[in-house]
Amino acid sequence: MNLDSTFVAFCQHTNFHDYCFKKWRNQPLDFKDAYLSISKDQGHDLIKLITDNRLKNIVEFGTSFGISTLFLAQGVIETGGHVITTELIESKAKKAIDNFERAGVGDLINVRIGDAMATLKNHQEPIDLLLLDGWKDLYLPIFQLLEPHFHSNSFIYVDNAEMVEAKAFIHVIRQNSRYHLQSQFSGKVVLITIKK
Ligand SMILES: C[S@@+](CC[C@H](N)C(=O)[O-])C[C@H]1O[C@@H](n2cnc3c(N)ncnc32)[C@H](O)[C@@H]1O
Repeated sequence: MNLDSTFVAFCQHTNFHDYCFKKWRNQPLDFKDAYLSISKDQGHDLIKLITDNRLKNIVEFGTSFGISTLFLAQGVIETGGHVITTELIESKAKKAIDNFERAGVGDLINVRIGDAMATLKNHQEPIDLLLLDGWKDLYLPIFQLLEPHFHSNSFIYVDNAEMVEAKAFIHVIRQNSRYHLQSQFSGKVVLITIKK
């Protein structure tokens, strides 16, 4: 029996389910060197979404090294907008900032280092596009935190929507008659819009 299966067995036989579940699952620091980025096709679709709908105010949860943010920036160059993005791991955020400067789009991107629940807590402006691409258990709390800033033409782009950790979030949003959900990229992405 390896350490992981011992730990799982321990969790199943104790009352510490919540603690165990969190501890057993992967944590952001386990991926401090991993890009985990959206695909090139997704990036091009995001640019098209931004330019076709003239989206200006973009918020991203989960910067990593900034691949998705660079696509978002390419979109807002055309619409005159800007991107706020947030990353928990400082070393990743710093590398992303470096990447943005080298790509010449640093002035279009505001990088907030820390837990998105804190860095986006005092968000003020309307959100035209929210990209959810951080840890899935925060999709719902972050959505709820930013929901007051959605408007009738807002888009919420949910990456990795097919992952088991995102299912509860998708289920909750699907129950809400205010929202329309469209599956893309064979279910990897769900695009949420506000029903008119
Ligand atoms: C899937 S990766 C993002 C990939 C990136 N959007 C791209 O396409 O290039 C998810 C990132 O979310 C970050 N993250 C996880 N929990 C976070 C939190 N609470 N606040 C901010 N960032 C978080 C992780 O450190 C990780 O770098």
